[in-house]
Amino acid sequence: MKYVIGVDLGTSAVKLLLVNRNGEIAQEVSKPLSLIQSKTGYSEQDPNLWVEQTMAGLREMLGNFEGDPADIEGISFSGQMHGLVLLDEHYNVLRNAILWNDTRTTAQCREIYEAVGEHRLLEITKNPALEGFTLPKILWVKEHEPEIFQEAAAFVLPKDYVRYKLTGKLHMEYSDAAGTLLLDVGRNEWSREICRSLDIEPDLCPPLVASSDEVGQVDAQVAEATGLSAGTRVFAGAADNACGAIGSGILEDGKTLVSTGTSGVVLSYESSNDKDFRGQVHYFNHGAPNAYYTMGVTLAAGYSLSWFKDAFAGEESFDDLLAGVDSVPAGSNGLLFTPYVAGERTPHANADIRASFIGMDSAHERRHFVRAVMEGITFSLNESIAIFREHGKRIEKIVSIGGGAKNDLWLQMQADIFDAKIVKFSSEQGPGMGAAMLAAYGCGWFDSLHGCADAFLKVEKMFSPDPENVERYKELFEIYQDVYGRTKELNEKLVNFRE
Ligand SMILES: Nc1ncnc2c1ncn2[C@@H]1O[C@H](COP(=O)(O)OP(=O)(O)O)[C@@H](O)[C@H]1O
Ligand SMILES: O=C(CO)[C@@H](O)[C@H](O)COP(=O)(O)O
Repeated sequence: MKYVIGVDLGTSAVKLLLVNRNGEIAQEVSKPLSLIQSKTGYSEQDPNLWVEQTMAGLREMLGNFEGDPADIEGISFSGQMHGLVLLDEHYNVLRNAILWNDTRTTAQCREIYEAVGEHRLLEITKNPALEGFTLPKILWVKEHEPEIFQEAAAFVLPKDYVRYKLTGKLHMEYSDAAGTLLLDVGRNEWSREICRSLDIEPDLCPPLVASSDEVGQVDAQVAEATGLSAGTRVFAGAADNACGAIGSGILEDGKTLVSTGTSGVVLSYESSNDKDFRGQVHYFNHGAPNAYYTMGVTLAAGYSLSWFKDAFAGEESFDDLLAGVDSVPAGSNGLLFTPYVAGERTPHANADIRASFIGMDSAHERRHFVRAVMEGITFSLNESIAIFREHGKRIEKIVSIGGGAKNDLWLQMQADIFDAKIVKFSSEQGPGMGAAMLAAYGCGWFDSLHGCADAFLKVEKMFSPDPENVERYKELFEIYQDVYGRTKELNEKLVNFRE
C-alpha cells in the first residue's frame, strides 16, 4: 500500500496524518505547542519548536509504521496563517514568530491605510488592514526592533519555515501569501506598489509557488532523524483554512465549512476574486487551482474554551469538562458569553474588546458557564454566517471541522444556532486531510482534487436543526449581538489596566 503524510501546523498542536491510497487514516499523531504571551495582545511561538515537534511527530509515526518508508510517497503541509517568521541571510530565525492572533499592530494598520489608501489596498489585496495579517507585523518589527529588521533577508509563514527545514528550499504559496497583505491577488504576484509605499524591500518576499507544486524532497539528515525515506516528494501545501476547505470538499460554489480550532472560521467557496464584500469578510486564494474563498474569523473560538479550561478546570480533559453540558438547556439558563478573550475580527475588527459573561446568577454552576462559552463561540460564528446570508448565499448544509467538531453536542448546537444541517466527516482534521490530499494529487494518484475528495472524504454523521432550539437561539442571538456595542466603551476604559 502507498501512503502520503499531511502535516497540519496548528496553533495548539502540530498534527500529522498518515493516509493510504483509499483515503483511510492509518496513523494520527499530535504534538502540543504552547503560546508565548509576554503582554496583553502579544502572541508568539518559537519556529524552532514547530520544527522539533514536527520532527518528533514524524519520528513517532515512522517508528509505528510497519511498511517500507519508501511507500510513503509524498508529504505536504497545512499551516496557521499570517504568522511572521523573519530570517537572516543564512535563513536563520531572527526572532520569535509573531502570530495571527497577536494584536499589537493597530498603529501599523493605520500606517498602511495612510500610505497605500484604504480603497487601493482593498483593490490590490481584496482585504482590509487587520492586526492579525503579516504586513503590519513586518512594519512593527521595522519600527520597534530596527536592529533585527536590518538583518532580515526574507520572511516566510509558519509552515513555509517547517517545509524549508525539511527540504532546504524556501518558498511561499499563494493561499498563504494572500494573508500577508502583500500579494496582488488579481495578478498573482507580490505587490511592488505596496512594498514601495511602505518602504519594504521586495526581495524580502520569497518565490511564489502553487499549493500542489513539488518544491523539493526530504533531505538526507531529516530522513536519518525521522525514519522517512530520503527523497520523499514534498509538495508546497496551503494555509490551514485553504487546506481545511480541500479536506472538507469545499471545492465548488455553494459549499460552506465551519471550523472550531483555536480560531473559528466560517468559509465559503468562491470561483472568482471579483465579488464585493466590502472587506467585511476575508477574501483569499484557495489551495485548489484558480479558486478563492471568503471567510469570517472568530479570533478566540476554541481558544475561549481552552482559556476557560486552563483557568477553571486545571488538568481536566475537554471531554470531562464538557460532560455535564447536555443537562443544561439551550440558552444556559440565561447566561451569555461573548468570546472576545483575545479581541475579535468578524464582524467587529477590534483588538481592544474583551469577553463578558452577562446574566450570572447564583443558580449557575460550572456546567452552565461551559455551555455559555460554547454557545457564545457559536453565536460569534453565526455572525459570519449572517453576513454571508445577507450577501445572498444560501447556507443550508455546513461541514464542521476542527477540535470542536470532536464533540457531538457542539455539532448539534451548531445545527440549532446556524439553522442548517451539520455534516461531520470521519475525521475532524480537515486541514491535515487537505494537506494529505495535496500530496496525493501532487503524486499523481488523482487527476484533480475533486477526484481525490470523492475517493477520500466520508460522511460519518449529520445533525439536523431542532425547530424549538432554533427559535430559542434566534431570540438569544439578538441579545448576544447587543453585547458588543454595550461593552465596547467599558473595555476601552479598561485597556490601560491590562498588562
Ligand atoms: N474533545 C473536545 N471537545 C470539544 N472541543 C475540543 C475537544 N478537543 C479540543 N477541542 C477544542 O479544539 C481546539 C483545538 O482545535 P484544533 O483544530 O486542534 O486547533 P489548532 O488547529 O488551532 O491547533 C481547542 O482549543 C478546544 O477548544
Ligand atoms: O488567522 C486565521 C485566519 O485568518 C486563523 O484561522 C489562523 O489560520 C489560525 O488557525 P487555527 O490555529 O485556529 O487553525
